[in-house]
This record gives sequence, C-alpha cells and structure tokens, in this order.
Amino acid sequence: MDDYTREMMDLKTLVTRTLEKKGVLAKIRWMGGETAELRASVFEAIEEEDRVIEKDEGLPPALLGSCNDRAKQLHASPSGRLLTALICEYLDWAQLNHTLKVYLPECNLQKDSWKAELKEFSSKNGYDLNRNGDSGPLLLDVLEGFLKFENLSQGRGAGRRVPEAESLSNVESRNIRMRRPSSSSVAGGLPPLGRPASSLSSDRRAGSSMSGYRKDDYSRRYDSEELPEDVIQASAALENLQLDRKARNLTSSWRTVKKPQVPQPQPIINQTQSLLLLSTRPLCFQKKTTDLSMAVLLRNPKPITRTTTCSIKPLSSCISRSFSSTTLNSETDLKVPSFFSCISPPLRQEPKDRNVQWVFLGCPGVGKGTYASRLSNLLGIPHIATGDLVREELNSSGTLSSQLKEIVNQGKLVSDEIIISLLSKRLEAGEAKGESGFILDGFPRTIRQAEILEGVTDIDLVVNLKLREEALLAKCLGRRICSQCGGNYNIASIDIKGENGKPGIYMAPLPAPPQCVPNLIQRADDTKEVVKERLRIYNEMSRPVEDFYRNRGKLLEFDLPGGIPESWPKLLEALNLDHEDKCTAAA
Ligand SMILES: Nc1ncnc2c1ncn2[C@@H]1O[C@H](COP(=O)(O)OP(=O)(O)O)[C@@H](O)[C@H]1O
Repeated sequence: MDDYTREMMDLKTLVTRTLEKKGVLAKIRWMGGETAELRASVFEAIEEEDRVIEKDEGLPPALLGSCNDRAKQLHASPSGRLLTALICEYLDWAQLNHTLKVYLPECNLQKDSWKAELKEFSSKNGYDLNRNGDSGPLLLDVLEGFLKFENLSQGRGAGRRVPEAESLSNVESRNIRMRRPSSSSVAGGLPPLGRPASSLSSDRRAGSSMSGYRKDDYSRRYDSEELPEDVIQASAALENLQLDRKARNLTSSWRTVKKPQVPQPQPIINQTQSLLLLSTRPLCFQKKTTDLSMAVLLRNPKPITRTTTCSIKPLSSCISRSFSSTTLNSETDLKVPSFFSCISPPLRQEPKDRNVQWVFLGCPGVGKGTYASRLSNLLGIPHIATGDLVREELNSSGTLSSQLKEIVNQGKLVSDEIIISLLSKRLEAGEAKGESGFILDGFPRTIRQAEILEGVTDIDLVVNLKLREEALLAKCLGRRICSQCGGNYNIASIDIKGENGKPGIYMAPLPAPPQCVPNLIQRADDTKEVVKERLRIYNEMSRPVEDFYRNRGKLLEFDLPGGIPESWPKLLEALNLDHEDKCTAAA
C-alpha cells in the first residue's frame, strides 16, 4: 500500500470514528439523503480532527488539511490572506454556510482566522468593526471603490476611454452599470445589497460587520466630485492587492488601466510606499497618503525618508537589504524580508539594455553546474553557483565554516539568511569588476528565495533541467572534482533502459584529463544516504519553485536526452542560440 492510500484510509477511519462518536452517522442513516448536512458534518469532523492532530506529530500529514501549492503560495502573502478573508466574509454575509464550511478546511484555515485577519486589516486602516445597520460584504465595497476609481480615471484620461475588456468582463461591467443607479433594487442587476438588521445575529455583528462603512447613499455620492472617505479606503485596499500582484508579476486585467499623471507623493510615507507610488500610484490615491495605504500589506515597512531610496544601489546590496535580518548566526531568527524595499527603475532594466539574467533549476546531480558554466563561457556572463559559494565558505577558516559543514553534509538546506549574504557578497564583488547579468545555479531553492529575487530584479528565463531519478543518484555518486582546477568529471556509466513510455538514457563517463587524475576528490555530500536526502529536500522545498516560475510563464522545461554530446546542442536549440554558437561552444 502506498503512502497516499494509507493516509486516505487513516483519514476515512478518523472521520467515521468522529461521526460515530457524535451520533451523526446514525442520524444520517436514519434521515437518509441529507447530503448537505452530511457534507457539513464531515468537514466539521475533519476540522475538529485537525485541531487535535495539530498537536499530534505522529499522525500522517494528509490529516492536517490539504491545500494546493498555488493557494498555499497565495496564503503566504498578506494580500493573499486578506483576499481569502474577504471571500470568507462574503460567504458569511451571504449566509452560504455550507460553502464556507467547505472553503475553510480546503484552505486549511482555522474557523475564525479570517475574522482576525479582517480585524487587523480594519484596525490598521481605521475601519469601524462595530458599525451596525445594513451592510454589504467588504469585498463588494472594494470592488465598487475600484470601479469608481476606474470610472474617474477614465474621465481624467485625456479623452481616452479604456475599453471595457481591459478592466472588467462585459458581463461584470454590465451588471455594475445596472447596479450603479441604486444599490438596492435594480431589475437585472445584482440583488439588493443591504440585509435587514433583524437577520443579523449578534455574533455576526460582532464578528464581521466591518463592512458597515458601505453607505446606502453610495449612488448619490457616486457622481459627486469629492471622493468619499470610504471609497478611498476601499480603493486603497484594492490597490494594495493590485500592487502586491504586480510585484509578484501576476497578470491582472486592471493593471492595463491607463494611469493618470502621477504627481510627487507626500513626504510622510515610507520608502517602499514612495518607490511604488512613484511608478504606480494613481492620482485619486494621492489624496490619501497616510498610514492607511500599503503598510498593511507590506511585510516590513520601515519609515525612512525618500532621499534614502536605493535607486542607485547595486543589485547585491538590494538583495541583502531585502532581507531584513542578516544575523548569520541566528538560523532560527528568520525575519520576513521587505521584499519591495529595493525595487527601483535601474534594477528593472529592460532585458535589451542589459545582459541576460537566467536561473538554472534542477535536482542534485542533473548537471546544472555543467550546463550553466558552458553557457556562461559561451555568452560571457558570470555563472554564480550558490553551492560553490557555500563550499568556499565551508573550506575557509571563517566562523560559519563548521556550522555550514554540518548542514551541507546532512544534505539539508542552508538558511536563507546565509545564502542571501553569500550571494550578495558574490554579486558585490562581481559588480566591482564590472560584471553584468548572471546565470544563477542553485538559487533560488525555496519559494522565499524566489520571492526575494523577484522583489529586486527581473529574471528573464528559468531553465528547468530534468533527468530520471535513477540517473541522478548514479551521477552524484560518480561525480569527481579536481581539487586543483575545480574541473567536474564523472566516472559513472549510465545506461537505463526505457520503460512505461519513458525513453532509455545513456550517459557515457566524463573522464578527467591525466593531469587531474591524482587530484580527484569526491564531495562529502555525494554519498548515497545524503544524495537521497538532498533529492527528498529538493522535492519538498525546491519543486514548488518550478511552479513559481511556471505560473509566471518563465519556465523552460528541458529533458536531458543523454550526456553532454547529446544534450548540449539540444539545449542551445531550446535556448534559440544559433548553430555557430553551438559549434564553438561544443569544442
Ligand atoms: N539556494 C540555496 N539555499 C540553501 N542551501 C543551499 C543553496 N544553494 C546551495 N545550498 C547548500 O549547498 C549544498 C550544495 O549545493 P549544490 O552544489 O547546488 O548541490 P546540488 O548538487 O545538491 O544541487 C546544498 O546541499 C545546500 O546545503
């Protein structure tokens, strides 16, 4: 029985046991056919088990609630959590209780965590949580605020009308237009938004009436010149989401809305705000440049003056600064980096104005180093391998050395702090020598590292090298390095037969030249046990990085067809490097 089947069986047993314990199973059998109740009860039971299981490390992870990688990634960001909370608040408001019950466990969220999230958001933005009276969901306010802004910006757009499709789907905009004259009863539009106060439970009022700032006279004020406070707040909230999405390079229809002329922002805002405002903040939000805006969604908003923006700083310092804590000795003391603090126009140069910025991903032993260094020679761009940086540090007499040795020799990942620090130092040294562009190998290896990198510069392309797992182990075990020249060789002869539709693969050994033979050494982490651990960690920590770039349309998948003679020309082809390059480089 595989792990998945075993976990599912455990899950079923637990759910059945809990339902039986609560008498729900008997009730359902007796009633017959109450499927909604069954579903709700099942999820309630799972939630309950999750709470118990959180404390029980012996139980299988499937019982801790599941959540796909994309949602997990979203929940890791403040705007993602806020979005989820807004959805929960809407479901709660609309009394879609079953949906909410399904949604929470599927997102792996505690029952009331969304209320806390909204409470925090509201208190930071000065919303009144305890307002009574008719109210719609906060999500609707945000949407309406945005539509109002959009309408204004169209009006200001020097006669250019933004096409419907750029901002909202036709259906949505039709609905909105129909709804605008009155927020309560327009035939064909959305149903009335207000809810009779009598239907509000006291719990509901206390828990989620933060959306009460949506006023009934919204439509009356809609056409007035002055923007109402609530609209500014809702718009700012939405803009925060938009900026966060933008910073994470997600596509969004509203990003294409033409921006009005942007005057200089007010001086009271922090650096991050100012940098983003300079490039993206639309005119109507200039009215509200105080604490309500982006701070809530930024991870480390440090109040500093605008004169200290790092637009002239090099990438190296931006990467290290984007990591707020650089205390190398404290592995446990990871702080969240202010990803955005160094975004500035010079770092975001167009690819045509600078050398390529590529990343090589792939399992241990796949050949990232081999192909990245060949391309580096071919294109005259530095090959930066964080594994090499770690090994250099490990072999030095520095204070980190013994700490690193222990981590690396167990096949574990070095902390983000240490890696960022080593990488920044390397980039700094390169910049001092006039280097430009890079081929990164072994970085980023975690989603967090990918986010940090994305926060400071644009990656043009990510090459994901792939090879069958059997070959990976053999390649790591056969790897030899010349301790004098650093050359990489391999004594393994790999010949794996094709099976189940997978092609066979043959990789000839890569012998060292005679002068290197006496100096050949094996990496201490290239033992069977450690390689297996490195592969496990790759699958757990680095595989999601592939998705990270896949979702951004930057991932080039490359299945190695064999050894260097077969793979190198094919890789060049995949990279659109012409034949002349292939011949020169293959030599
Ligand atoms: N980006 C990174 N993040 C964390 N640890 C890293 C990173 N890059 C390298 N390391 C550490 O250095 C070791 C060797 O890296 P590397 O030579 O790239 O190995 P591999 O052959 O496993 O790809 C890794 O096992 C890990 O401990």
